Amino acid sequence: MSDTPETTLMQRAHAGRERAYAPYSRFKVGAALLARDGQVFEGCNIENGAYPLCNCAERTAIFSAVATGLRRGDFAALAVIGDTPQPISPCGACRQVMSEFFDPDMPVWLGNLGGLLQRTSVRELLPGHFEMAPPATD
Ligand SMILES: O=c1ccn([C@H]2C[C@H](O)[C@@H](CO)O2)c(=O)[nH]1
Ligand SMILES: [Zn+2]
Repeated sequence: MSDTPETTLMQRAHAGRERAYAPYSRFKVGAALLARDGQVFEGCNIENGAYPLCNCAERTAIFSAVATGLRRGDFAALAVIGDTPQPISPCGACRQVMSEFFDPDMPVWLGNLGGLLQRTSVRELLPGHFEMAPPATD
């Protein structure tokens, strides 16, 4: 891999994927969320014997960052990686969660183990996303 900001972030997503807990699907996914202050939050999917409780890598990374106090406007880029023929495509739940915290044009990098890399954004991933518009103080 060449050394660009997005490939560096994708390498962090790959590192996150190593920690996936996916004994049911055996489908490991990793994510890495770059904050504007330079922090990187790695995520992995975390499954559960009660299948609907499985949490995707993307939401693990976002929730980890939010749990440390980061909010909308604090994020710079997300990378996601999975073992898919094409760059991995986030599920609908993750697209909605991304839309809560990411600026519509923030880069979302989707990749696969073969090195394919695709740039997208919340604007492209979820047009017409649901929005409550919470008060700025929240
Ligand atoms: O973008 C995706 C797609 C799927 N998964 C997880 C959920 C589940 O644990 C497994 C199979 O769907 O992969 C993610 O983490 N991210
Ligand atoms: Zn998801």
